[in-house]
Amino acid sequence: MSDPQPPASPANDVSRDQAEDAVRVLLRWAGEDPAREGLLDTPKRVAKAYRDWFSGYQLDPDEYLARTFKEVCGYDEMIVLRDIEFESHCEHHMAPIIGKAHVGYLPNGKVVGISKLARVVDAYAKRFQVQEKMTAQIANCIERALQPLGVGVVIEGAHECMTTRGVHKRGVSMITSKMLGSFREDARTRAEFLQFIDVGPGR
Ligand SMILES: Nc1nc2c(ncn2[C@@H]2O[C@H](COP(=O)(O)OP(=O)(O)OP(=O)(O)O)[C@@H](O)[C@H]2O)c(=O)[nH]1
Ligand SMILES: [Zn+2]
Repeated sequence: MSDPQPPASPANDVSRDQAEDAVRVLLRWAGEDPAREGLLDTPKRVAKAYRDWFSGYQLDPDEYLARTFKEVCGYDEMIVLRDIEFESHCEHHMAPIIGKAHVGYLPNGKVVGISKLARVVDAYAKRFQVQEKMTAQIANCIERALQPLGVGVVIEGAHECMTTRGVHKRGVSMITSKMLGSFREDARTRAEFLQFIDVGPGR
């Protein structure tokens, strides 16, 4: 099942000045004086940081997978990229989610350059996210582009909305997975993938 593609660049009628004004309002809401010398350039810096943290809205993940290689010496075994570090933000609190993604697929005649899988992870991570949604988006994107025999995506994320505020639980990892095709239907394929990525703090 493929999810509707979010637009590469959502309609955005907010000016840079308006964004900086919004930061000043939040500074005041926090109890600060935005006119204080140390904070004068902060709205500008935050607007610039947003362009970095949320650069995913300007990226089209499908484009990264458009260039495929048909012949890689007849390779038809599982390909896995594990420990892809990512930085994202939760859409509920706008707080960081820091973690690792593990991506695998069983090719069906088409493979991609491995860096492209990490680029797909980043293109979805650098948006406001829910971890379950991001996991499914990455898997669906790979399935759409490569039509492989199967895809597996496992994400481990630490949510700062749970560590620095709210319930204040440190060291908690959220683990999500999305398995498609043979990764979902064939227990041996799934087991091979899980063995390759060996998720968990013990490894
Ligand atoms: N399932 C899921 N939940 C998330 C994710 N990121 C944050 N959350 C949770 O979203 C929930 C939002 O709950 P609310 O009760 O609306 O917000 P809140 O009052 O700030 O909740 P607390 O965090 O418990 O203080 C919280 O339980 C968060 O832990 C995510 O990626 N997936
Ligand atoms: Zn949150």
